[in-house]
Amino acid sequence: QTGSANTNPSDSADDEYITNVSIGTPAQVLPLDFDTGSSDLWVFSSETPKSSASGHVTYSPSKSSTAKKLSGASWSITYGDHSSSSGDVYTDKVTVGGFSVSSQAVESATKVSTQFVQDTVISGLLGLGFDVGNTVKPRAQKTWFSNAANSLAQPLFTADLKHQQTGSYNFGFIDTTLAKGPIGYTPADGSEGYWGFTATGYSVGGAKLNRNSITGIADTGTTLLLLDDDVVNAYYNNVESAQYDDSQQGVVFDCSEDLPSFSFGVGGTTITIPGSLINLTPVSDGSSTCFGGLQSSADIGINIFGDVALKAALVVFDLGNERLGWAQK
Ligand SMILES: CC(C)C[C@H](NC(=O)C[C@H](O)[C@H](CC1CCCCC1)NC(=O)CC[C@H](O)[C@H](Cc1ccccc1)NC(=O)OC(C)(C)C)C(=O)O
Repeated sequence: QTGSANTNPSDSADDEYITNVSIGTPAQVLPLDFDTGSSDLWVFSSETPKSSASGHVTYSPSKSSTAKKLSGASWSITYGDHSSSSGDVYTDKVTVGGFSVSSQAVESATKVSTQFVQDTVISGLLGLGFDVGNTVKPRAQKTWFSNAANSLAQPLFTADLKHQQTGSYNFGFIDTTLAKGPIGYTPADGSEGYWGFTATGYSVGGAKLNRNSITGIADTGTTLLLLDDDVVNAYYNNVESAQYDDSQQGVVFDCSEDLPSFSFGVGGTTITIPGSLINLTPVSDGSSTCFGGLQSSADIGINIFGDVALKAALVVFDLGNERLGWAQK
């Protein structure tokens, strides 16, 4: 068995990717942010304060004949961008891309931080990280993919995120027609809950790859490509107008700049991010100053291959073989 779900950029900056998920009986369809950087499936619900839930699609367990309260269970999560949410837990049928898990932990939000209140395009997150990262207490719950894995044709999923176009999350199979190049595989480290891996080197503007390895995570829930300062500087030294903008908290440059590509080696293959994908968005509507898709990871302490990098590739998250596959798109 397999599943295939379309995913769409949330806005003109590809800030987030939205995928519809069916929960309960009859199905309640919620737009969720699929996040390989976390391991909780949580939703805005009938238990979320009305003022916070305004503008959001919500899940009502009381309207689902298959919902069951997971008594005594609670959850609380804080993300890298300091957003947070918490609540209690139900189990219910959850269908993604036509594949159903009959008893999935659905974490219902009784509290959400301001960022989530304002982000009305999503009704929650579907974590695709490793189960060790799940925050439910007293007993951690499994992710939707972890519950699905044994019944899928293969215990893997792929992410095909695109710039301003519809992409896909496929479960249980690899559609190699989505890629232009071969899939390079490298071991994945799931010990922290993330999909950790090591790139073997990098280059700017199509030069030969150096041998400076980069260890980081493949994270569909992070918008940017966040790398060490020496890599970021090596890149922006090639961009005439690039400068750090305190108010934007990142490197900005003239939108008219012809940006160089950024390449990294992984699993014996090379992934090249075209310069166009590194021009993320004008700093404000109509501005001729643009915000960089490549920024420093210095204040995070971990390198993150977020959506800016993932958009250049078909990425295989292979749980069965504890490995990540990257193919040029
Ligand atoms: C709880 C742990 C087990 C896991 C947890 N994981 C993470 O924090 C990484 C994870 O991928 C989280 C998942 C995101 C949380 C916030 C909502 C969207 C998903 N990523 C993050 O926390 C990183 C935050 C994202 O990069 C935001 C997302 C965003 C975009 C637009 C509007 C609002 C929010 N982008 C964002 O800020 O984009 C700009 C800079 C261009 C504005 C952790 O590391 O603590």
